[in-house]
Amino acid sequence: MAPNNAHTALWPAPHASGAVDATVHVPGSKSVTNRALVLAALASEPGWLRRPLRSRDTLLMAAALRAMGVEIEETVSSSSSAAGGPDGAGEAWRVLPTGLQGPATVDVGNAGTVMRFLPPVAALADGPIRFDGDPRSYERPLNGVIDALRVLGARIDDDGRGALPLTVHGSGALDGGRVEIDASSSSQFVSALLLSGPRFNQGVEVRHTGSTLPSLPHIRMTVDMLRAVGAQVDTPESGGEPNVWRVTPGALLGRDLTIEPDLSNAQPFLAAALVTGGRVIVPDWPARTTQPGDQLREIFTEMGGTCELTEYGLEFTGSGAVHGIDVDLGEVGELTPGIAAVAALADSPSTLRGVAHLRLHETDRLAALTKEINELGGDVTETADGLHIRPRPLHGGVFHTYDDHRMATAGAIIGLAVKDVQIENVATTAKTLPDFPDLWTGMLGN
Ligand SMILES: O=C(O)C1=C[C@@H](OP(=O)(O)O)[C@@H](O)[C@H](O)C1
Ligand SMILES: C=C(OP(=O)(O)O)C(=O)O
Repeated sequence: MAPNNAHTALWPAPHASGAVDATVHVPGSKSVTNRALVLAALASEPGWLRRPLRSRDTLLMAAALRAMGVEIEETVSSSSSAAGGPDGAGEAWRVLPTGLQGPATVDVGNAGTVMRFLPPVAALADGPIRFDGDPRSYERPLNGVIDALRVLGARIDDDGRGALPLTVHGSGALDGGRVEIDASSSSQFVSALLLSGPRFNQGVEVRHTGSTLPSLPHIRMTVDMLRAVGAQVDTPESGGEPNVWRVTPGALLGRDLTIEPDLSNAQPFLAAALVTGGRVIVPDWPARTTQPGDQLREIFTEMGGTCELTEYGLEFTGSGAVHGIDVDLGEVGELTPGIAAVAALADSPSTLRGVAHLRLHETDRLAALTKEINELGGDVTETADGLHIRPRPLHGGVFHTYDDHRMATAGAIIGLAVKDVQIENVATTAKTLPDFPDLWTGMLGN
């Protein structure tokens, strides 16, 4: 496949000839890897990331931190506890934090974690840090981070739209303090300010003022990972005020962290078990996690499967029947494309609610899912905050992906049950799961 044809290239989505029965080693979590990189870069001593995800989003994060002076060494781990899966396990990144400095240029690609988590880090650097990215990154909301950083003492040049491109003129330190933000368009605004908060002179108090707040598990992930490196964080859940988070200033420890598998990227494989009435085992599924993908155990059980979590991992089994679901996905928005794909193959209608903010994700996911499923013969309508999906017999055709990794994996799920589905630009899965096509055909025994 010539690289300049990658966007228009069509990948024949494999059709399942029977029930799948496979063990799938799912690479590391994007959200955990990128938080771990940021926290390691802000720490006062070296740290380790073992089995990090290596995908476009995490390599962009690593490259951006390196551009600001952080050393990230590729190492082969000697720790037997980190050895295991066949996906490069045992390899690690050793992060050596240094004085952050500009001038530097950061390419955010279309990574929400990079475009939101790094401007606060840049405010702590000494020198100008320029941020740019894919065309879509100019459209994704960043105003919550930009406005808040200005209130906290940063100097930022942008074009006044509250979005990329922009330059943060770091002065080596930031006052910090109290700030109000409306994070209804992205939880990443809150996570971004909290992650760098311990390094602000006064720490940070973030008060969310909007009416809704998506992706709460991702904010819990931020808080958990901050606490694990020694930060003191007060949260609504620890007895604080609703919608207020406080981070006390202080040094961060270096951590030796083995990254969990990405449970949102496990979704298409579990969906394969569900829609084919088969069985998929995902090794190393954590017993306790803040990843939103853990909610798939409940959601896909309601849609017709059963699961068992053992010390080895998660075993998920389809019953042969796939049911519709009425569910609020506000906490787990990134699971919506995969759930919509399964819902289009179900024996009853579904209503997916609480995900209006998906219109500002990698693409407008509500519009994209509606159009692409309907073009295969489906009956999906957009609502103010989600989708109504009435299953109908589907036919083959091209499933467009709009540079959205989760559109590509959603199309692949449909292709298991519907012959002659072709996924346009399956290579877009490289954002978080470069191995997707191989893992998918491997799961099917091809
Ligand atoms: O903090 C994170 O790692 C993420 C938070 C969520 O963002 P939104 O709150 O913008 O949906 C999620 O959708 C994204 O995939 C990853
Ligand atoms: C919304 C997503 O990504 P991002 O981190 O770019 O917001 C996603 O991965 O589904």
